[in-house]
Amino acid sequence: MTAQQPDYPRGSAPARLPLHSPRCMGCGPDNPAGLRMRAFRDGDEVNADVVFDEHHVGAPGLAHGGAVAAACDDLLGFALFVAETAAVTRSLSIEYLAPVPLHETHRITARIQAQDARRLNIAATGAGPDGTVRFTAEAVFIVVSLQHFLRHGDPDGVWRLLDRLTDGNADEALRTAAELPEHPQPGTEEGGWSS
Ligand SMILES: CCCCC/C=C\C/C=C\C/C=C\C/C=C\CCCC(=O)SCCNC(=O)CCNC(=O)[C@H](O)C(C)(C)COP(=O)(O)OP(=O)(O)OC[C@H]1O[C@@H](n2cnc3c(N)ncnc32)[C@H](O)[C@@H]1OP(=O)(O)O
Repeated sequence: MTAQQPDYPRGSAPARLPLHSPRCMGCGPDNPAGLRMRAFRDGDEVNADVVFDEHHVGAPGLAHGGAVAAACDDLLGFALFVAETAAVTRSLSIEYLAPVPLHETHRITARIQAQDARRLNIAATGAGPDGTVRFTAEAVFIVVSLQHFLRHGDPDGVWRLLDRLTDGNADEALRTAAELPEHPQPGTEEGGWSS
């Protein structure tokens, strides 16, 4: 069985957020071993439902702690749409409060706690079907510019992501980014999505 996350099943009309990439382990629909999370923004919060399956086993019948951490990391990354800046995970800490059974829907909700210069503190909770919190996550993300992803990652993949985020204006966004430092200051023109 392959993880196929449900459409947004509860709550009020939140906005679906664009995926990181089609093969992203957290939110890519084209990664057969991925979590296939669909992330939504609801005010200052982001959330996604995740169902761990046979690809994510730790102890028999239970999700692997690394898979739980991956789900949290990916959703924490979606909180960057609230901060309106690009950033990467520098540290991630998970509290495993209760076992996480396979095939149950867990709602992960994340929110930015604080921002200080290039540091963003982002926290998440993961609740089982009855609303009981089974895991929590705390992370420090560090603001980077597009140059970070162009220099260290796959430039074609970055172009495709940008094209989706800018409604087909990736070339213009990348021309601008080429003139920017890799480590911009948040709150400046360089620190925002347009960088
Ligand atoms: C969400 C969509 C984004 C779309 C953006 C558009 C296009 C981008 C394209 C693709 C991206 C798509 C999706 C990605 C989004 C989410 C996926 C989930 C998240 C991840 O999966 S992401 C992968 C894992 N991640 C990494 O691959 C990072 C590897 N790493 C590095 O690349 C460097 O490590 C870096 C750049 C992080 C920093 O390096 P650096 O040299 O620039 O900075 P330095 O080390 O000096 O630290 C700077 C300041 O942070 C303070 N600081 C450091 N650590 C701290 C801590 N733990 N607590 C408190 N403060 C801390 C220092 O004290 C200093 O503070 P100060 O400036 O005040 O001195």
